[in-house]
Amino acid sequence: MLWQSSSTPDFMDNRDIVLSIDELQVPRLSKIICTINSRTATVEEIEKMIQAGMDIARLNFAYDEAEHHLQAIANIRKAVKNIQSTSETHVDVAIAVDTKGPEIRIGKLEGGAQVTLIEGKTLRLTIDQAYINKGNSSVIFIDYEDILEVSTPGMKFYISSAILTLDWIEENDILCTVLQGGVISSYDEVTGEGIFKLKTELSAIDLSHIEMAVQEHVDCLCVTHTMSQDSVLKVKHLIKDCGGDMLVFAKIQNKIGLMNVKEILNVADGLIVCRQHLGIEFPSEKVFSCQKLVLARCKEAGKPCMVSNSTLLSMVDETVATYAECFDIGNSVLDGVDGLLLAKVTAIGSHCLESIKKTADLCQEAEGVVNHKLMFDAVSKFHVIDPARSMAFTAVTSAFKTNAQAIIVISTSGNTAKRMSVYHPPCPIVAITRRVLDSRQLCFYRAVFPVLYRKPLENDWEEDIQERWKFGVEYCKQMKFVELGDSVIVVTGWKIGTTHTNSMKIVTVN
Ligand SMILES: Nc1ncnc2c1ncn2[C@@H]1O[C@H](COP(=O)(O)OP(=O)(O)OP(=O)(O)O)[C@@H](O)[C@H]1O
Ligand SMILES: CC(=O)C(=O)O
Repeated sequence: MLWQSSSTPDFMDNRDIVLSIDELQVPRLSKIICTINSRTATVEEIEKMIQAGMDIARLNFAYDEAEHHLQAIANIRKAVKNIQSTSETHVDVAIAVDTKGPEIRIGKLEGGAQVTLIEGKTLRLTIDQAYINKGNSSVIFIDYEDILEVSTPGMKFYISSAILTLDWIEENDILCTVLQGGVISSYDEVTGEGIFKLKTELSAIDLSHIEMAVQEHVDCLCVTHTMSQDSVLKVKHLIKDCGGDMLVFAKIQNKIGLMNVKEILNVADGLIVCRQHLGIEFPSEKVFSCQKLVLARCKEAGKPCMVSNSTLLSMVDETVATYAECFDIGNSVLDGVDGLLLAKVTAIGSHCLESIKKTADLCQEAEGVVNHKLMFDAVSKFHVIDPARSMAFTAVTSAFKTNAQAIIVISTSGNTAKRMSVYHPPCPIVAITRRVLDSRQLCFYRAVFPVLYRKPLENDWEEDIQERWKFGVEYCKQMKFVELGDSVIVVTGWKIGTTHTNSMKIVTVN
């Protein structure tokens, strides 16, 4: 396929939109993060999720017990191994862990069942531990002692789709009227404007979860309700102290976090926009602007931006998505987001695999029409082209100019591939690395296809480079990224180790 001609003025490519995805023959470049239900996900189900398009498996530590998460991590690893052993090409899936953070949750509901809250009825929210495991439609435990201090009559609380209004406060309890009914489940989150005032961003539970994630060699930590640079730094120090090396993504989900987004980006590896929570703190008509603002800041900083919440929610129950949901994903990709995070629809939805496939198809459709060159020009303006960036910039520029169908990076750390991803190349970046962790972490970067190279280092560096580059071309053929006669950009280093990537070739596939 001919990538965007550099003179096309339109935002969209002039591709014939009646072409099907198969006819398009373009790989999906945006990433898909799927929430795994640690309690229930089997190896077989996870394998199917990977085959449907999951790039990153997310475990939300706000739910379930440590033993379930350990089992889920083992299951994900087993599923990846099974696929790797049967697939001709390398497949990698990263694991991300989401901290509980300063979230406020209800306790367990009686019998573990769901409860329907009926509009107009009274509901008692209590901090009395006696109710921790026996919530029902009239009294529910809430795990936040300071709730009584931050609450005032008239304040609204949101639990799943139910909305409550606070009437009065009594000793250990808050008496509410159900303004909007809804079904709630055990451990659902409770939100409300100003509710986090007295909360610290990282609890003792989070710290122990982070240690566990390091021990389990998890690839990325997502910091819930990040409000400051300090909390990201604290997490990074803790990871380092525990001997780990994880990416740290900050979740932007309240006003304070949004206000501090620039400073947070100075230290975080990427951001996740949590639209549902932003919709509690802002009127709903402002939430799309919040998403675009966070995305713009990420482009400026050259870091990935993922979008989360309310994505394909109707597919939790229905087999089809609404047109508005399809527009949402398509438009997010057109805007330049790096990935989509599916939560409820993959954690407890009835059509998990269909929802992943739908997301993958929507990403591919949007990538087929987006004007990559406009995006490249816009992003390039943000960055000073220092020596480290210039190789990435040059390779992506050459991919546009030569209509290359892939960029192959022979890499030690994967950093050059990460930098290339920022420039929004129109074609896949195949990153060949020997490092297992780097290979998995590259799953978070738009357009990057990490490929683990298992052969030991040749004595001769030049020979080793050639072997790896041939291996990369073979991978591109197997993945159908290229055909005979296509151009491929190959980027390599001139000597062993990191920071030496400085050579580029344009080769023809034969
Ligand atoms: N084991 C589970 N893991 C994750 N989500 C679960 C699980 N079981 C049920 N769910 C449901 O799936 C949805 C997942 O959404 P998500 O992971 O974004 O949770 P959340 O409560 O909104 O927290 P966060 O603020 O961390 O995003 C929740 O609404 C929850 O009801
Ligand atoms: C609950 C929600 O926002 C989601 O699953 O995306």
